[in-house]
Amino acid sequence: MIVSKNTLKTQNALPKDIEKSFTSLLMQDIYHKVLQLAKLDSNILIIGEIGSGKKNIAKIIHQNSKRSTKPFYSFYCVDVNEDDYQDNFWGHLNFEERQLTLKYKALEQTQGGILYLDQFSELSPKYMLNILASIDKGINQLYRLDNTSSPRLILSFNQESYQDLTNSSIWEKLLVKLDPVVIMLPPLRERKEDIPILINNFIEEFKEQNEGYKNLNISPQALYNCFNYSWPGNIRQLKNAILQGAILSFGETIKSEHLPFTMNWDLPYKLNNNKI
Ligand SMILES: Nc1ncnc2c1ncn2[C@@H]1O[C@H](COP(=O)(O)OP(=O)(O)OP(=O)(O)O)[C@@H](O)[C@H]1O
Repeated sequence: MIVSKNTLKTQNALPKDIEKSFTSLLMQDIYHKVLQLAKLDSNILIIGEIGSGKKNIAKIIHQNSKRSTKPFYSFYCVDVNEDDYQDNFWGHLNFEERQLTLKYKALEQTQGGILYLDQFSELSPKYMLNILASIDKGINQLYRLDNTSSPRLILSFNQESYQDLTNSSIWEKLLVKLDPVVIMLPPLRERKEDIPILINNFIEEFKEQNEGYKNLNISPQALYNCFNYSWPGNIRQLKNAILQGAILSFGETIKSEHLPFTMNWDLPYKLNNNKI
């Protein structure tokens, strides 16, 4: 099953904390579906651009699942070499200071909770196949604990790598072995209605964290600039831009000049000014 705007139907009200994160119907609909999925125990693939909130969705699934009292363990799949893979994913017996110690594996640390394979699409095909083969053998056998420790898997995929992966033979294997539900997360530029509410939430968050930011706000022009920017780094980039604005405005009114200069490149007024 693929969750996207086309597969969604009208649902009941969302929990308040989620409702106040988004105004776009697109995201509200996706969250309705995500909350339903959380209650099932299927494996999940979350596909989206960098910084678009994949991990945030995975945590919401965890919080609303029957595994919520067990750990949410995240394994970062970028730049994983043989040693990282052995030590941090599977773990092994280790001889340290004359003692044989057990290095805990990602799987054991998950303890039957949710194992989030962060940016799984960046993992070397060799390790991807190794994980899939292990699932084939029966994931329980990977445990030193008992078979109630099987994790629910949530895999995140970067949009670009995902497109490459769909053309490879691994993709078929992955679908067959994991039988996952796929969540397609839209980039921020396709749900611009969410930008003002996200900015507002970030400002409130920074106000709470810093006593000196009691008066923090954003000017209409800066808000307009944010609304018109394409945000290739999505929510993370937006958050960082507002943080920079908060710092450069000394916790007062964030103006356009306080936002990262790179944003100016695709602002309409800048392009017009550059015309001769
Ligand atoms: N709904 C939201 N409201 C507020 N902040 C959010 C929301 N979703 C994500 N964020 C923030 O945006 C940043 C990026 O989110 P997250 O790590 O979930 O994205 P990602 O898609 O998993 O990133 P990556 O592609 O790097 O793995 C984090 O700082 C996170 O706290």
